[in-house]
Amino acid sequence: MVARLLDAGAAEVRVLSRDEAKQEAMRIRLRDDRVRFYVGDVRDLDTVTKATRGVEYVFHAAALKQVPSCEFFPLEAVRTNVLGSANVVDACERNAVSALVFLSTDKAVYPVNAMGMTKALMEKVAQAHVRNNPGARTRVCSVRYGNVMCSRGSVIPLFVDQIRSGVPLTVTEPTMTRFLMSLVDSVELVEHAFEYGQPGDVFIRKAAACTIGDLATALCNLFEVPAKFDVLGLRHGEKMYETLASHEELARAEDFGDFLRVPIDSRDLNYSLYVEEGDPTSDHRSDYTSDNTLRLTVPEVMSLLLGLPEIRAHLDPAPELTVVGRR
Ligand SMILES: O=c1ccn([C@@H]2O[C@H](COP(=O)(O)OP(=O)(O)O[C@H]3O[C@H](CO)[C@@H](O)[C@H](O)[C@H]3O)[C@@H](O)[C@H]2O)c(=O)[nH]1
Repeated sequence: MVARLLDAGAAEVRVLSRDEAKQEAMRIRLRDDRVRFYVGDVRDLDTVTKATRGVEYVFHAAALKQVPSCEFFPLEAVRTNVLGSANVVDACERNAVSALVFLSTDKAVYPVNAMGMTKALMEKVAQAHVRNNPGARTRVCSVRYGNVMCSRGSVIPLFVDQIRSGVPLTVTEPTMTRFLMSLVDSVELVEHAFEYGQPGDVFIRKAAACTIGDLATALCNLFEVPAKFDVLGLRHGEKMYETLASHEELARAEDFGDFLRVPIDSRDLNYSLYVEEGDPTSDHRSDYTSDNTLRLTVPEVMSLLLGLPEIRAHLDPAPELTVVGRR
């Protein structure tokens, strides 16, 4: 995101995060004096207020995002994902930031784990701000992603490490499905939300999905090792499949081809006003899930993986981008 903003000619980009070592690594990697680093935490309103003074756009990605760890420390997830997000809204409003985009997740739809529940509440914080502040200075909307391939701490880098160490892959449940998105897709979704978002919108990028067994097999094929798995079973709080949009949301969503826009339910609390008209949005469709979206085959997952610089860097020599794989 930062690299994209710099390429687009941003006058200044500020990074607020907790880890000074990662900031130092980023400073060395980017070598661009338009980037200013603020050490702080979204849990502290004061640091967010200082970092957003004079800022035009804010992209809020700070989160506790690991499903199993949030199950063990749900209050920590509440502090960062919910209360921290409320601080970000408050700071932006105080500083008259013109647009704020919240980064959410498919796990926020019909949530069953603490991570998804706190991200769902984060979306509610954004929408309540819009509902309760008609003259708000900051336009707040959210974007919802599936799994971003190769993101830090996620399963693909873990499987790559296991392949390179010659140990079996720790597959939780081979038939489990997940939406797959590239980093570029996710950044584009944020840009789309900044450009077209109305207050309270949730933007969703449509995505294909695969089973975790096929993902593991595709990686083994690319690295030309036999596919050997240790099956762990579902981890704490995990779902067999994810939902990017509920059928209630789909009933009022606007389809932009690659994107869905789910507008805020703008009715007020006086429901009696709507009794005569009825609810025009109650049409029943199925949810949009990683089980009913386009299912990628093993060769298709291999092609997607080959498009990732992080994977190509490990393959020597890197093969052509179009591959014919083994199932
Ligand atoms: O050793 C492992 C670890 C994970 N998995 C499976 O791999 C899939 C992806 O796991 P992981 O990469 O840990 O991602 P998720 O738990 O699905 O969550 C990620 O993807 C979400 C979007 O769905 C983001 O919101 C989260 O922040 C991000 O951590 C899941 O089906 C896991 O069960 C394994 O098979 N073996």
